[in-house]
Amino acid sequence: MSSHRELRIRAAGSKKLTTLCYTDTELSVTDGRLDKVPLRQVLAARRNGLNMEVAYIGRKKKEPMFLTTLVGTVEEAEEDVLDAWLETLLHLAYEGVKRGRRVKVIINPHSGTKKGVAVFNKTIEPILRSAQCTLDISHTTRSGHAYEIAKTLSLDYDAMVIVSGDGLVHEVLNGFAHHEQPLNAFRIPLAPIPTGSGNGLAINLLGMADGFDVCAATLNVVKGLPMKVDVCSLTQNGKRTLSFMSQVVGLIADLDIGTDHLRWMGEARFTYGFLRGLIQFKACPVQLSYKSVQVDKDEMFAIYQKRRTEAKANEATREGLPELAMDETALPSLKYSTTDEDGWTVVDKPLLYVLGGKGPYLGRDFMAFPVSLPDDGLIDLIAQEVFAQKKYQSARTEFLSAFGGDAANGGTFWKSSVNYVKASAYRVKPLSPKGAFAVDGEVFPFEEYQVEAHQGLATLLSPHGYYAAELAGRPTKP
Ligand SMILES: Nc1ncnc2c1ncn2[C@@H]1O[C@H](COP(=O)(O)OP(=O)(O)OP(=O)(O)O)[C@@H](O)[C@H]1O
Repeated sequence: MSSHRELRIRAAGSKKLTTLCYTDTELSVTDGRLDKVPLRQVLAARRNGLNMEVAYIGRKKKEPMFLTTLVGTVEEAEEDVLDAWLETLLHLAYEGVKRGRRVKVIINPHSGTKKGVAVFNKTIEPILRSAQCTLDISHTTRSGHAYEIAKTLSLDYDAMVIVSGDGLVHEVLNGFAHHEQPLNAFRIPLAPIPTGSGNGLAINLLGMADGFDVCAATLNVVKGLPMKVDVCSLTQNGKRTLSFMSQVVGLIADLDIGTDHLRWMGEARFTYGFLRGLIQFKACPVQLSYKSVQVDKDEMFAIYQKRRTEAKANEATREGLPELAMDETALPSLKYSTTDEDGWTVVDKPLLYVLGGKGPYLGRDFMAFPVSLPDDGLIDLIAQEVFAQKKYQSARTEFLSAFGGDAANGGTFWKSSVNYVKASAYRVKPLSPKGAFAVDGEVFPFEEYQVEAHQGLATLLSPHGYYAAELAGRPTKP
C-alpha cells in the first residue's frame, strides 16, 4: 500500500497489478487504462484475509451501465490498514444511505416482452446481492396479485422494487391505500425497474438516458434516497382509485387502449396507437371542469426552474426515510365533492383529448407534463380544442405539430394550441356513451370521473431528489 488511499491487487493467475485509489468523490481503477467511478456507483468492498473484492457499477462513455467485480490479492498490506481502507471507502460510498437495505421485490413475468424474470436473475439480483441487500422476492401470478402483496406488506422494508411497467406501480399504490396503516405503507419507497412496455416512472426518476437501463434502476434501489411525491385520487361512481401518473380521455387514450394485444412490440405499441389515433382523428365528447391554481405557462416555467435549482442545490444533503407515523395513519379524505362547483372553470368547447397527471414523461416519446413537480400538490392538466372554425386538415396539422418531433422534449407545453393548467382538482363528464378512458395506462369505464391530488402522499427512491427531465425555455417560434 503506497498511500492511505491507494491499494494494489493482483488477480489470480495474472501478472498484472490493478491499482485502486479513491478520493472523497470517486474511485480510480488503473490496470493499464484508467477508469474513474463515482463513489455513488461503488456497491461493495470486502476482504477475506488478503483476498479482496471490490464491486461497482461501471459505464463506458454513454453505454449502458454494468456490474464490475474486481477480485485479487493485496500486495504488501497490514490487515488493520486494509480494514481502514475498506471501511473509509464504504463510508464515503454509502454516505447518507443505509448499507444492505431490506428490500421487497415484485416481478411480473408477463410485463413488456416477458423478460422480467430473466433480467432479474441475470442483472438485477447480482447487483442487489453484491450490495448485500436482503431480498424477499415474489413473482406475480395474476392481475391483482401485486395489489394484494402491497395491501398486507410488512412495514419494515427499506424499499419495494417493482420489476415490471407502470401498471404494477398502479397496483402497488392502490394496495397501500387499502393497507391497515396506509400512511406508513406509503412511507416505503418504491423503486421501479423498467421491464414493462410503459415505463414512464423509471424515465421520470432516472432521466431519458438511463430510464431503460436496468443497472441504473437497480443502483437506484441500493443508493437512491426517498423523494416524496403527490398521488391523485380518482373518483368514479363513488369508487376511489389512486392514480400516480395519468388519466386520459380522447385521442391520446388511443396510446394506451386497444394496443394491449401488441405488447410484444414493447414501447413501439404506443407509437402505433398514436398513429392510429391520428388517422381516426375524432373529437372527444366530454365536458371538462377544473379548479385552477396556475394558468400562465411562463409563470409555471419560472416556478419549475426555481424549484429545480433549489432541489439541485440540496441534492447532496437529502435525508433518509421519515419516521413511521404513529398517530394519523388513515388515507387523507377527499377535499372536493363531486357536486362542488364553487370556483371551478367549465370548458364547454369540443376537445380532442383531456390529459391530467403527475410526472413529466408518460413514455419514451412523450414528455406530457414537463413542468410537473413531485410534491406541489397540483395536477398538470392539458387539453386541446377541436378548433371548429378551422378546416379538418389544419386541425390535424395543429395536433401533429403539438405531438410531433419535439413532444419527447416537452415541446407540446409551449404550443399555443395546447391549453395547460395546474389544478388542485378536475372533473370530466362524458357527453356520449362511447369513448376511451385510461388511468396510469389501464383501461377504465368511460364514465364521469373526478381527480384531486394528495400532496406528498407516496415515496419513491430517486438518485436526484427531483424529476430527471429538462424543459427548455419558450422557443422564439411557438
Ligand atoms: N402473472 C401475471 N399474469 C398476467 N398478468 C399479470 C401478471 N402479473 C401482473 N399482471 C398484470 O400485468 C399488467 C401489466 O403490468 P405492467 O403495466 O407493469 O407491464 P406493461 O408490460 O408495461 O403493461 P402496460 O401495457 O399495462 O404498461 C398489470 O395490469 C398486472 O395486473
